[in-house]
Amino acid sequence: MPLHDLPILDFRAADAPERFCASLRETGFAALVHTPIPTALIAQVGEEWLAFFDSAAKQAYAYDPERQDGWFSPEVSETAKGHTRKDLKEFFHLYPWGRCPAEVSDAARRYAVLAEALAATLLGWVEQHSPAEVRARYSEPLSGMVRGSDQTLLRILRYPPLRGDEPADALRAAPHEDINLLTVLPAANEPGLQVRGLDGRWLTVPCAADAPDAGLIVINTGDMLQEASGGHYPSTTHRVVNPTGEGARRSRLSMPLFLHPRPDVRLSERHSAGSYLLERLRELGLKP
Ligand SMILES: O=C(O)CCC(=O)C(=O)O
Ligand SMILES: [Fe+2]
Repeated sequence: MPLHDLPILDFRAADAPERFCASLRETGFAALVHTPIPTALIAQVGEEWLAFFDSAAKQAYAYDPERQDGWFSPEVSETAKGHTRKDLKEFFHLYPWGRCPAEVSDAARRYAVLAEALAATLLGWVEQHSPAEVRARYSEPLSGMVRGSDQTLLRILRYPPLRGDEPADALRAAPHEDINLLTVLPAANEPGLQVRGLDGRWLTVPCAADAPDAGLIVINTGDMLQEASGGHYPSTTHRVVNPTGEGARRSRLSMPLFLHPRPDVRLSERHSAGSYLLERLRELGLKP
């Protein structure tokens, strides 16, 4: 009996595109192994950034509210839409044009390039498996929406060990939906990620220990793809729950890449990608 609730799909299989899209349709999430992203690179990024978060050097990279790059301290963090408690996390937003700490190597940037290429391939799968009436809604091919975009970002996230004095209702990540088209998330080093299925039940998303050495990568649909597809691909609510026992003493590191279209892309009659993002960042308290 697996300890998680999602099928783990082999990226190399002939039926991977079809099964991948079916999984996105059913839960908003899909889990892939044996993608082109080297496991060793992911591990290297994890090690370097855990050390960075453990150091005082991060203080020099406080996030820029205008550009949205840099280090978001636990005090800034994020308050999920509709919630009042801040999440128990800190993170760094790495853009291709933004700041990258001198204390880490270029591994994260190399990883981001590969993750973006993977996301573009998967977006092609999503497009191929969209029924004609859904495809007709896309203002341009999905893969074209991200071409030349400078909005895609790598978020390197660290959930610190719990001290025991956290507010009772604070979570590592409160239930939320992602804003972007697709999110590429290499399986975290620790469990905790859950997604609310369409029937309302919380499902456990696999983590690295569920597929050792297979380079497990989790993908999920964001609100922009839900908007562009008229709901054909649902953007589902997910959260990161707090660990108990031994796990509470460990940090959890994860590094989602949020694939964003160019700001001028029309997602629907109501929204361009730019207007949509601005509205959502304001709701998160990250933009004045
Ligand atoms: O840390 C995780 O596993 C998920 C993070 C997440 O959902 C987010 O940052 O949007
Ligand atoms: Fe998320």
